[in-house]
Amino acid sequence: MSSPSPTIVSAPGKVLVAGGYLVLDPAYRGVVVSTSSRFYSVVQDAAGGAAANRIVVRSPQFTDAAWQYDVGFEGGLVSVEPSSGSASKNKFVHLALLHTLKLIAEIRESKGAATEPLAAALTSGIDIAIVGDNDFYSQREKLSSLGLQPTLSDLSSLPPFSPIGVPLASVHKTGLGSSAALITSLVSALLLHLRAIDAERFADGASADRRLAHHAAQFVHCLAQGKVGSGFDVAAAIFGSHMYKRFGEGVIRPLLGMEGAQKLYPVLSPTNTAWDYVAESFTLPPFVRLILGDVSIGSETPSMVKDVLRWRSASGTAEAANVLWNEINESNQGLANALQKLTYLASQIRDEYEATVTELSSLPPSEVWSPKHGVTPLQTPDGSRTVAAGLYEVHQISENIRKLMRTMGQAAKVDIEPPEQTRLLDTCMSIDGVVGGGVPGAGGYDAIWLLVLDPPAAADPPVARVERAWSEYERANAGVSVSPLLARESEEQGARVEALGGVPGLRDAVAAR
Ligand SMILES: Nc1ncnc2c1ncn2[C@@H]1O[C@H](COP(=O)(O)OP(=O)(O)OP(=O)(O)O)[C@@H](O)[C@H]1O
Ligand SMILES: C[C@@](O)(CCOP(=O)(O)O)CC(=O)O
Repeated sequence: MSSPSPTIVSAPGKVLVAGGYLVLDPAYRGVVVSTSSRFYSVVQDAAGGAAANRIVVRSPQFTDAAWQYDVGFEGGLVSVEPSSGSASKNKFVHLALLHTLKLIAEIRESKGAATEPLAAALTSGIDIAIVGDNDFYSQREKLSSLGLQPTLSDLSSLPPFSPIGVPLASVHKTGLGSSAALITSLVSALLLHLRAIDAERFADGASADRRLAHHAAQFVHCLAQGKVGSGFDVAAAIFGSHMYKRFGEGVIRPLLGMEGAQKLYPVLSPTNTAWDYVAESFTLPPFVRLILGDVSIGSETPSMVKDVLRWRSASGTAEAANVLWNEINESNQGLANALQKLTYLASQIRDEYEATVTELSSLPPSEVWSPKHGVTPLQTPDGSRTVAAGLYEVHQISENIRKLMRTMGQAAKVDIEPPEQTRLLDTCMSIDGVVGGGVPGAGGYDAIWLLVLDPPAAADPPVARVERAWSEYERANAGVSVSPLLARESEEQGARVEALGGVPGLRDAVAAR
């Protein structure tokens, strides 16, 4: 049996705030924040009259984005082939279907007579709709075509899951990790719908069911991308914000390039201890808000990772690279510790914490962050300003990480924090209430992240000041425009089961053809 009602799983996007490149090496950890922006996969049995073993996948936000697949079971092997009705290809969706169904077939078989075979569960066909929150795709053109501004309030006025009006291949993505969130939500929803895992157990972040979904999503994502990355994006999609240590590549090697007959479950099983990743729970402190800027300078360097890794392993530079990576790692861990300390302080001295955030949120950075101005709010003689000191630490460490990442960029000849981004980030750092920031993940020209103080009921909160600064930025910096995304840190953490009526706009988006 499959489930008669739709099975919906959402999975969040990600921002790697510290640990870009280093997180590719299991010796180092990355700090990854999951976003409120999510992907949703809605899986249901097809309406009466649909072809048996036919899976139809639709992405209603895009044009020409419907794919049909036929599932076969010849010789005991599951196959998934695009049917002749498909107008375009979608490798990510195709591989997710193929390997998740194979895995489900193995799990159902292992349960013996107690469970009907997968073929019986697919006789009425399956219908899948996939949608992503507006943040995953740049909304600049849409806003301007509607006479709206790239501001948080105008972005919020767009309907959820707005149609983009172009084919998927030509969309401008924002770097939130659409493919990882998509694969994670799709794989998890299929596993649940076809009863290979259980919804109640999946809800527990440490359960075997969630780990199985994680392993399957990591494997499919590696296959679809044609490479084994660190996997922090898939881990964020499944577990939410965390400190991530990658899994050793060896665990999925046996499955890459396989001919199809090899069993998946022994490798993807939640009890396979070769999955040696660590995802240690982490959240941003209260009243510290993550904001993301979609930067359009308009250049991309696809070879950044290759170039950095070449510099790191080349005989002439490896030693210096190692020293620098250890230094960066110390700062990355320091940033996570400082943020965690603030979370702890907020739980212990809530009123003082809130009062300090409120006070500092409207002081100019020169006064708050600079010790050269004598006794600052951070340096009262009785040492009582622990909250302020904690925020100061976050500021100092994130600025130091930027400096070290620039050093790495120069050494490896890669634009990790290019001068245009340095100017933009420095401008942001001069705004009252901005604590820290940087270029996410691999860096480059596409995005920035900031942590800003966000006290309750502020008349002119730092986020509004940042927005104003961004809206004026291009005038003084021709060719560099920056606009906000709606995303904050996800309160719901990782992947989760949703109800159709519980997500604004989802029912309509899924019904759209
Ligand atoms: N809404 C969607 N429906 C179906 N497939 C999608 C959708 N969005 C993305 N995809 C799939 O994900 C692929 C994009 O993956 P890619 O790895 O290039 O992006 P990404 O690096 O995750 O992007 P970003 O981090 O900028 O969001 C698309 O080619 C498509 O196969
Ligand atoms: C460079 C790297 O460490 C981070 C890439 O992150 P992003 O896709 O730029 O968010 C690569 C990886 O971790 O897989």
